[in-house]
Amino acid sequence: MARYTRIPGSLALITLTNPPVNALSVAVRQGIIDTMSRALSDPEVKGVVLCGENRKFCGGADIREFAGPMKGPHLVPTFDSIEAAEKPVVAAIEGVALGGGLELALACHYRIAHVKARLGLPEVTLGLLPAAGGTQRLPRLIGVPAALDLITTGRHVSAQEALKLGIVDRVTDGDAREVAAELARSVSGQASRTLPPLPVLRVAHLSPFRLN
Ligand SMILES: CCC/C=C/C(=O)SCCNC(=O)CCNC(=O)[C@H](O)C(C)(C)COP(=O)([O-])OP(=O)([O-])OC[C@H]1O[C@@H](n2cnc3c(N)ncnc32)[C@H](O)[C@@H]1OP(=O)([O-])[O-]
Repeated sequence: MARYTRIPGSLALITLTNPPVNALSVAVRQGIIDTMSRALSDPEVKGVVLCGENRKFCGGADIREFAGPMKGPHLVPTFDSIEAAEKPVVAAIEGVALGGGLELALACHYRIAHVKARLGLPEVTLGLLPAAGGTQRLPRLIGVPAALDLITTGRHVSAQEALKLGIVDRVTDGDAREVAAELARSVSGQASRTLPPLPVLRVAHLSPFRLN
């Protein structure tokens, strides 16, 4: 599920609630869609902060659901609806943002990480690809070589490394939700930030081509 709360500064706080790591179960995916729609349709709400309960942002797809066919909304349209939001959405990353959890954060317009947070795309260790936007959004954010490193090794990075790579906008040793709310307030009313296009790759003996 996802809990919806109004917080000062004309903001909505959306909290993923699926212990132990707020994985993206069918109820969480539906909860994100419902709460985002509520925030976007309320003219009093100028921005959104997205976080996970118990200071764990999100451990990714819910591996407890892997045994059966996927039900309910898929990850891709769920994340696309966040990216398309006309109000700024800021991810407050505490604990972990792994797999689909990082892909969720990448769909947000800004990312704040707690200094002890760990981020990564470990799908490869499960024989999967980060196919919920990770293979597209991460290279647009940090460039192809750095994104390929994270996607093909599945390694986790610290908040400081994520900052250096450009995955997150700011690192805090305080309450990431507070810092995210501050940022959301400061950019409310502005056009939502978009990711740069993928770089054009030039390969010897081939015409330039664009990845999309
Ligand atoms: C198109 C597809 C795109 C997306 C693909 C994906 O996201 S693929 C997924 C990508 N994500 C990953 O590969 C993340 C894999 N997980 C990890 O790396 C670690 O569990 C951790 C770093 C999240 C926490 O480490 P830690 O040493 O602090 O703790 P711990 O390890 O002891 O686990 C604690 C409890 O959490 C549970 N649980 C954990 N993850 C999930 C989950 N996704 N779901 C459900 N449950 C999960 C775990 O079973 C355990 O439950 P128990 O036994 O208490 O009932």
